[in-house]
Amino acid sequence: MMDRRPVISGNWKMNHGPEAAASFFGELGSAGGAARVIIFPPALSLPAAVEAARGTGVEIGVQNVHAEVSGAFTGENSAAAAREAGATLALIGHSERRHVFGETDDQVAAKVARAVAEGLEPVVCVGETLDERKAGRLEEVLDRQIRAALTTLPSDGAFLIAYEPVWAIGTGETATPDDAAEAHALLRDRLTEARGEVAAAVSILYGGSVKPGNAAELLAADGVDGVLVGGASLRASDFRAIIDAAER
Ligand SMILES: O=C[C@H](O)COP(=O)(O)O
Repeated sequence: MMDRRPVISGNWKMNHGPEAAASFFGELGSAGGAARVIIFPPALSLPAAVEAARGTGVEIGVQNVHAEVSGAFTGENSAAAAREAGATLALIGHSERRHVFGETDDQVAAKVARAVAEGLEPVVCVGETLDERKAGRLEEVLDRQIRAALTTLPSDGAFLIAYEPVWAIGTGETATPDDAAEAHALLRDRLTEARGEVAAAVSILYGGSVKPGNAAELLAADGVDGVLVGGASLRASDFRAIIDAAER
């Protein structure tokens, strides 16, 4: 069923072990009413997060999966194991995966296919670097990334997209609501071209230095259906303030 509540999601990146994960949910309490609320803990904390989030209304996703079913891939996590551990979503192609670990568009598409095959709802991240933006290549980059992901994204629209300008991630630089609206409109056009009416089911999130102080303004921008929060998702009080901004 189509769920178009505003989406407030938090990516803990490589922060919060199992104990901190459990404390976070103890402090956050129940969530996920007027907004859809999702947390992506690191893989080792995922079972603790699933347990602690039970009954709170918060959904749990894995930050990355390998494209293969299983095998000799030391240090990697399979989508099936993430699903078995209780994840229901998978973040795919986060900018740190693309730019720190060198993930390509093809790998992102393969990971999307694997996540979907294992029953995980993919949240595909796209976004341009500062150099690409300065060179006037915003449209070209987003177009390339979204088209590649669409080769394996499900035809029924059961996925989310996160627009994260790389220059705004962890830098304190935030895209203006107009910057976000421009990129989101472009992505919405591509989704509609590829999926027709089904595209209306897809939420497009903004990510990049979202904080309690700017969340309401960004959530009010045209075409912004939710946020993907990094640093400000680590403290339950900050994350709660961002949820409140969506539910007001
Ligand atoms: O996944 C989250 C994004 O990378 C944003 O991180 P940030 O809020 O710390 O800038």
